[in-house]
Amino acid sequence: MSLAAILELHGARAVVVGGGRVAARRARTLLDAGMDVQIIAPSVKPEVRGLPVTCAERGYDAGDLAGAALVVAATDDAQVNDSVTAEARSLGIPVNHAGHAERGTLRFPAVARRGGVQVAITTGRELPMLAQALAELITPLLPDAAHLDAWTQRRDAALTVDSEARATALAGLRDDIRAHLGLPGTAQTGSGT
Ligand SMILES: C[C@@]1(CC(=O)O)c2cc3[nH]c(cc4nc(cc5[nH]c(cc(n2)[C@H]1CCC(=O)O)[C@@](C)(CC(=O)O)[C@@H]5CCC(=O)O)C(CC(=O)O)=C4CCC(=O)O)c(CCC(=O)O)c3CC(=O)O
Ligand SMILES: NC(=O)C1=CN([C@@H]2O[C@H](COP(=O)(O)OP(=O)(O)OC[C@H]3O[C@@H](n4cnc5c(N)ncnc54)[C@H](O)[C@@H]3O)[C@@H](O)[C@H]2O)C=CC1
Repeated sequence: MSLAAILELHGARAVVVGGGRVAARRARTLLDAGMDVQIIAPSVKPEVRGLPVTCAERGYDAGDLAGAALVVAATDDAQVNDSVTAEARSLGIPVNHAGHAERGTLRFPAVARRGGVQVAITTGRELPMLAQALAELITPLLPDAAHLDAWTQRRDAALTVDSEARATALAGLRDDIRAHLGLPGTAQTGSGT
């Protein structure tokens, strides 16, 4: 099993080595997460040029990863991707290897998103079309922002009252959320009553 985790990296530096199609896709994902993205590649494709990134238009050199919080090795040269991955690993920086995900320490999932909820999907192998199809299937199941706001307000309110009233309010909220999603309530389960 891999560790499923969500990283908060707003404002942190990401280094993407490579300036092609895959580098552009990864750079967009990292920019969406609020990262400061640097591209290093001798030849930068048009899809990278339009992005708000800094570009060093040259080949990768050892030492380029200093200060990075995350690294992507996305060149079309497997040996360069291996060297970038080795340097990142030696520095303890999470790294995605575009050609052989298993050589790196970070995989990119497909993501279903709505109202701030994100469901990240990995197949545990290389089946991006399955991951994307599952994300498409899951997206309509996610609640909208209005429901999320209302539930958050109810939870915040419940946390301000005494423990007995809180337990009742939270149990009611739990069941309302479950009912909204088409799931059975929890009031009866496990209690035997
Ligand atoms: C291992 C992994 C990478 C990793 O995590 O390191 C990987 C590997 C490979 N992808 C390949 C091809 C394509 N991948 C996409 C798109 C996405 N690929 C993504 C994830 C992953 N892809 C990880 C596994 C996820 C899993 O299975 O759990 C998504 C979900 C997330 C993201 O990329 O951010 C993103 C959808 C974003 C969205 O939803 O918008 C498209 C474009 C498209 O389909 O439109 C193409 C075809 C065009 C092209 O070439 O670009 C190939 C080449 C062989 C093949 O075609 O299969 C390899 C294998 C290799 O490289 O050897
Ligand atoms: N994970 C994924 O979703 C996918 C991964 N791949 C893998 O990613 C690799 C890259 O694919 P594309 O972006 O389509 O390639 P591409 O040909 O569009 O771009 C390759 C980029 O690597 C750069 N580059 C080459 N040598 C370099 C060096 N020494 N230092 C820095 N940059 C260097 C080039 O200048 C170019 O910008 C493929 O070879 C394949 O292994 C391919 C398809 C999908």
